[in-house]
Amino acid sequence: MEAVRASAAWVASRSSHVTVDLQEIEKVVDQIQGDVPKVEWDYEGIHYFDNGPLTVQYLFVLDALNFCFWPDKDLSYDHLASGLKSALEKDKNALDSDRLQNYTGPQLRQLLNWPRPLPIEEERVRLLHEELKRSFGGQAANLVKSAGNSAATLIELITRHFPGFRDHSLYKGHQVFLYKRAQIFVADLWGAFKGQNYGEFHDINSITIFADYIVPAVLRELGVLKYGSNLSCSIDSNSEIVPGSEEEVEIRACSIYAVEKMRDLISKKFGKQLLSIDIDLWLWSCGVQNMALSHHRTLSIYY
Ligand SMILES: Nc1nc2c(c(CN[C@H]3C=C[C@H](O)[C@@H]3O)cn2[C@@H]2O[C@H](COP(=O)(O)O)[C@@H](O)[C@H]2O)c(=O)[nH]1
Repeated sequence: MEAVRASAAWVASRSSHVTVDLQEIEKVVDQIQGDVPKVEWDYEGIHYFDNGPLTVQYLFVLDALNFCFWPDKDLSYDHLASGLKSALEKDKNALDSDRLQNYTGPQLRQLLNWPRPLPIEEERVRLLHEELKRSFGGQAANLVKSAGNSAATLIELITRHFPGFRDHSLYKGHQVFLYKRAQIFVADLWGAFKGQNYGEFHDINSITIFADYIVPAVLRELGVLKYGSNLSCSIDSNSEIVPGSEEEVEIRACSIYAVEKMRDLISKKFGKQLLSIDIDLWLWSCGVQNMALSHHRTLSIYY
């Protein structure tokens, strides 16, 4: 994903609220001796998996809705992943495209077994209604097959056909591509199918980390990201950060840039070629275990 990598670097070189500390990156790299602890996909045991096209459909719906859990302090990604899993276990047709086209907010809540309105619920419903049916015969597996085992092509196809996945922003007049949910869909396929079948991508090393609200908080805790005092105060006091603001774009883009720098350094110093996916999952899993971390709060359908 050259566009993501290049635009993240562009933001990092002009950033004023967030700084990437290269010395701290070096310290982290030395501490881990150039290798990140391996975290297995679905280490939590919350995802649906049957080794076939229904898993692809599940992952597509999961990542169509994989954003903004924090406004409800009891809701988390786990509820979404396990809620969709049990819906499928009860009814194998629950995620068929003709059903997806018609879900209402209350029906989605019921599907996820969630007792009250979901954050940005109308948007979640609208995204479920997006045009899978028209474009790929209703099957996410067809979308994946059309990509010919290329992660970059799959991301291009998703962002071309599904507007909700076009995670980008304007920063100082430039278009910045972040593509969190599109990239995480590829990573989920790769992780679930262990690089085989629907998860086989010859260019899996081209994807970057997934700029959400957890990974930046971990990078900040590690000292790799430094925030200016106004931004630090806003985050530590749980104030909302405006979507599309310089602060928000810098937090996300600098996170991507910092991990790409980490990869480069690991390659130079230790001769190891790590995937951003592996670094991401390690950082993310540390972040979700640390309840005390303050993260930035932005209302967004992108992450
Ligand atoms: N960077 C990154 N962000 C990720 C994930 C995942 C889950 N990936 C699955 C893949 C393998 C494992 O088995 C995981 O289960 C969710 N998120 C984001 O976190 C936030 C939710 O946080 P909280 O509100 O505390 O639940 C929200 O923005 C969500 O989009 C990831 O891997 N990387």
